[in-house]
Amino acid sequence: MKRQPLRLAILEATRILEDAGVASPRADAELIAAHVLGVERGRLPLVPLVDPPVVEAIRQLVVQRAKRVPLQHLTGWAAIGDIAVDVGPGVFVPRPETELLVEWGLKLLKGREYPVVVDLCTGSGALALAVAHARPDAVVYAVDVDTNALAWARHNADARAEEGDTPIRLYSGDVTDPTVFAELDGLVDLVLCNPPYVPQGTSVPPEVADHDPPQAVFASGGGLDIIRHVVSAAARLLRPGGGVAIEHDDSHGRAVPALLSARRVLTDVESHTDLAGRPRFATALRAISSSA
Ligand SMILES: C[S@@+](CC[C@H](N)C(=O)[O-])C[C@H]1O[C@@H](n2cnc3c(N)ncnc32)[C@H](O)[C@@H]1O
Repeated sequence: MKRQPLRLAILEATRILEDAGVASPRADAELIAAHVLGVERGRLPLVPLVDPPVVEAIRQLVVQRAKRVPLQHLTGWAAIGDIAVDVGPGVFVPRPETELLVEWGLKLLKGREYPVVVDLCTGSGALALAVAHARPDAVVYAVDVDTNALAWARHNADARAEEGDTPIRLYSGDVTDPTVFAELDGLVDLVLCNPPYVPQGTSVPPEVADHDPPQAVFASGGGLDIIRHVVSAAARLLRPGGGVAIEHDDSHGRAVPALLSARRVLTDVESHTDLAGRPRFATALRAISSSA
């Protein structure tokens, strides 16, 4: 069996993915090759030649990716902050831009000991687990309404706990329920939420349309209905000086800050952009003054 240059296998994979309309063909080809070889992407140049079974394994995954199966369903994991969570059919794949909420939240928590953190709409558990990893002293609560998502979150939470992270407290619940986490009212330092927010009827790429659960992606009310409830929950849950970060559609760069500003107890409302410069999440703090 003749060994082949990995470079050529990656070039062929890139061409196939480009023809299939994949957004980042070269990156995906390299990530697939790295996954098959069990190395980090940056170390691929150290692997000049590969055996034919490796080339075949890469090709098979490339065929799947060309059918627009998400890369993370093929590799089985997605990165969030300093950890990875397992993902697959039945759960939303965490996106790189959502890390920005974690970064904002961790900055807010600096200097606070034993903070209480709530992840509303947790999906795979990504945000909750990334915070629990970075802040072992935090008490992290997470909730989702979907049993499939919760099964993935439970699996990921168990895996992170086995790695030594502080276990998170995972619940089945509906964020539109005005009593969700009512026992934490006024006690929470940080609320993070990446809710379903894409306006119904919006056209989305096949990776999303065919593989992300619809209830994780789309929301009624032009995409704002769940967010309205999350704003109410945050206003109720946060302790004075606590903060909330809510991810939103890039068309909601004004609407979500306006929803936050409409709450008397929330101040310092800010709009934040993602890595591509699009409005992506909004934050607010719970007023410290008792007269607010
Ligand atoms: C966009 S996904 C985000 C998942 C995860 N936070 C992330 O960033 O990867 C939205 C999640 O919200 C959940 N969800 C939708 N409606 C909900 C509701 N009313 N109450 C609680 N969770 C809900 C979905 O099941 C899905 O897991």
